[in-house]
Formats: sequence, C-alpha cells, structure tokens
Amino acid sequence: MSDAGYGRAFGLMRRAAGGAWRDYTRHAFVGGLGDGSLPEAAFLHYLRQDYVFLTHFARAWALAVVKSETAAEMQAAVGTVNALITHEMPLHVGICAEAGISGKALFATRERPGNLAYTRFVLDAGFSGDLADLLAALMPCVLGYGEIGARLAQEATSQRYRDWIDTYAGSEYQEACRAAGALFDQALTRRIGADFEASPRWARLCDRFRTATELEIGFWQMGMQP
Ligand SMILES: Cc1ncc(CO)c(N)n1
Repeated sequence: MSDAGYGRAFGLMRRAAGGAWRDYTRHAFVGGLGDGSLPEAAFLHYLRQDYVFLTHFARAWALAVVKSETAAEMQAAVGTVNALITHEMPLHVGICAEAGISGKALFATRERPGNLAYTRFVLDAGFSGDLADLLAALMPCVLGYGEIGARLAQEATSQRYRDWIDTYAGSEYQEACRAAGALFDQALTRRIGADFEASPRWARLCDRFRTATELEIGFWQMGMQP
C-alpha cells in the first residue's frame, strides 16, 4: 500500500523502520482479524487492553497540546484528544458491552506490562523532548492502524471482525490519519527544517518511530496471550 496520503515524514520513517514496520502491520493477529481465525477470547482481551491503551494515548495527545508552538498545532492536537475521548473510547465500551464485558469489568482491566511500557515510552518522548519527539513516537499507532484498516477492508476474507476493520478503514479515521500526517510534516519542518534527513536530529527521531513500531508488535503479541 502507498504511504503517500499520510505525508512525507511518515513515508521516510516507515522505510527507515525496515522489517519492523512489516512485522507490525502484517502480524499474525492482523491476519487473524482479516481471515476471522483470531479466537474471540484473544480479541476481547486485546480490546480490554486497548481501552487502557487509549486512556494513556489520549493523555499523550493532550501533552501534544502542551508542547504545541502554534495555534494550528494546538487545534490539530486538541482535535485528536477529542476524537479519542468522544469517539474511539466509547466505541470500545460498546463493542465490549455487546460481547458481555461490562463497563465495570472494562474499567477494572489490569494493564499488562507491554501495554504500560508502550504508552509510558510515548509519554516520556513528549516529556523529555519537544513536539517532534512526541509525534515521532505517536505516528506508528495512528498511521499503522490506518494502513492496517485500509488494507484489511480490501483483503479481508471474513466478516467476523468487520466492525473493527470498518472503524479504521472508515473515512473519519482515514481523515484523522491524513491530518496527523500533515501535522507531523509541519511540526518537523518548523523544528528541524524541510530537509528532514539532513537534520542532526533525524536519526534519533527515526529511532523513536522504530521503537514505537516494535512496541506495537509487542502489543499484538500480548493480544494473542489472553
Ligand atoms: C495499540 C494501539 N495502537 C494504535 C491504535 C489506534 O488508535 C490503537 N487503538 N491501539
């Protein structure tokens, strides 16, 4: 799939992440969502962990508001905070309720170590760095799911996990991905210049992107171990 729609910096970092990007977006868990072979227990366990993930992910986007230097950056970041809290998190509550997981059980989910490591890594990228560092750690989550959703919408051979696929393949999520990719390009241009790869900061930013990608692989792995 082409990475063009999600911006220039993403395309470059995605390529620099090499095999890790492929291992993330073509993980066995993803294959199981597409062909319906993923056991329901694994899917529900994943969803519960993902709800916890989203609470910290929303905090990380709120930190992006704090780290913004322009009104446009603030608007983009606060739009994502709102989309997460207003749309994506209630969707998880709804899917879990349909599957018989009460709100009480969902909110009592104990966070697995790999889940904790991922979001705290992202938050630390933001606390210790600037918006470029934070966004480099956030992009694999946002854009990876956009890419996975768009591909599965074309290639899925089962209807079993259609609702999940449609959420990430849908125009609302895809539009959010394009906005996030544009924010990433603009934030980087402002902080490291337009020739991204010539910046002394580039290698470290690519490292953050790759580490977040590796933590996404770990998240799928965790999902397969209810
Ligand atoms: C682990 C993970 N990464 C990315 C997304 C996309 O928001 C998500 N819901 N969960």
